[in-house]
Amino acid sequence: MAALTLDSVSLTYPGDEHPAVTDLSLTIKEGEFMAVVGPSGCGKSSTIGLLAGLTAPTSGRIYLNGLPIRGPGPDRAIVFQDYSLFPWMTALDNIVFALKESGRASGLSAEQEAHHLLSMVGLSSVRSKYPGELSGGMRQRVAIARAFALDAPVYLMDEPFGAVDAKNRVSLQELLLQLWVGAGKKKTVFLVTHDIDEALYLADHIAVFTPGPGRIKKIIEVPFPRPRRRFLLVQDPLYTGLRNEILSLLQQEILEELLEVEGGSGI
Ligand SMILES: Nc1ncnc2c1ncn2[C@@H]1O[C@H](COP(=O)(O)OP(=O)(O)OP(=O)(O)O)[C@@H](O)[C@H]1O
Repeated sequence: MAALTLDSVSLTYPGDEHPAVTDLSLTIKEGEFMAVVGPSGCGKSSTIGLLAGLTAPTSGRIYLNGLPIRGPGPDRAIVFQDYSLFPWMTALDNIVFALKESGRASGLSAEQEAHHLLSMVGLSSVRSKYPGELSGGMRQRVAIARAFALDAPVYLMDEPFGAVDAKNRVSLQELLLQLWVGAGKKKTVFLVTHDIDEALYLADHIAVFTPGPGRIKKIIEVPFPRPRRRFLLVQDPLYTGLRNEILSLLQQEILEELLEVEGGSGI
C-alpha cells in the first residue's frame, strides 16, 4: 500500500515568481525507505514541508494512506538538521516529553522507555545533561531518539546528519536503520541528503531532484539486499555504476544551467 503519494504537485511560494517545485509525482510505499538527492535549491525541503502538511501545494494532491493531507499530524514525525531539542530540558526529559505528548507513555513507564531509547543511541551516561552541554553528534542522537519515541508510521528527515562528522554520521546511519526496522512494522522514511553514498547505503529508492524549477529527474531503485555491508557495497561494480549515474544526472543539470548562463558557449 502507498503510504505517501504526491500527484502532480507544484508549489509556488507567495510572492515568488518561479515555482519551488513543479509537477512532482511520487509514490512511497508503506515501510519503504526513500532518499532524495539534489543540488541546493531544488525543492527538497519544500517537499518535506508539503508532506508534513506545513505548506499547502499550489496545485496537485498529496495523500497519506489514501487520504488527502490537510495539515501536520502525529502520523508524521519530522527530523531536521538543527536538532530542535528543548534547551531547558535534559536529554532524558526531552524524550520523556515526546513520549507524554504523543500519549505513548506516561509517568514511570515514560521514564523507563526514555532510558531504553537513550541506551539504544548510546547516551545513557549523559541523560542528565542539557543540549547545550552535549556535542553536535550527541544532540542529533537525542533528537533521533526523541523522534523515534513518537513511534510515528512516517518519518520525514531533512538532512538529519548534515552537521555531524563522518564517524558520527556512520553510527547515526546504523542507528537509523535499526530504528527504521524497529521491533515490528517498518517505518516509511523520506530522507533528504546531500550524500549520494548515504542514499545508496540506506534507501530502497532514490529520487534525484533537479532545479530550475525543482522536479524529479529520475527515481533509481537500489537493488542491494539487506543487511548491507558498507565495505563490500562500495566494491560492487553495480554500486559504482549507480553512484556514477546519480552524479552524472546532477552534473548534467549543472552544466545545462551553466550553458544557459554562458549563452551556450565556452563549456
Ligand atoms: N518559505 C519560503 N518562502 C519563499 N521561498 C522559499 C521558501 N522556502 C524555500 N523557498 C524557495 O524555494 C526554492 C527551493 O528551496 P528548498 O529549501 O526547498 O530547496 P532545497 O533543495 O531543500 O535546498 P537546500 O539543499 O539548500 O536545503 C528556493 O528557490 C527557495 O528560495
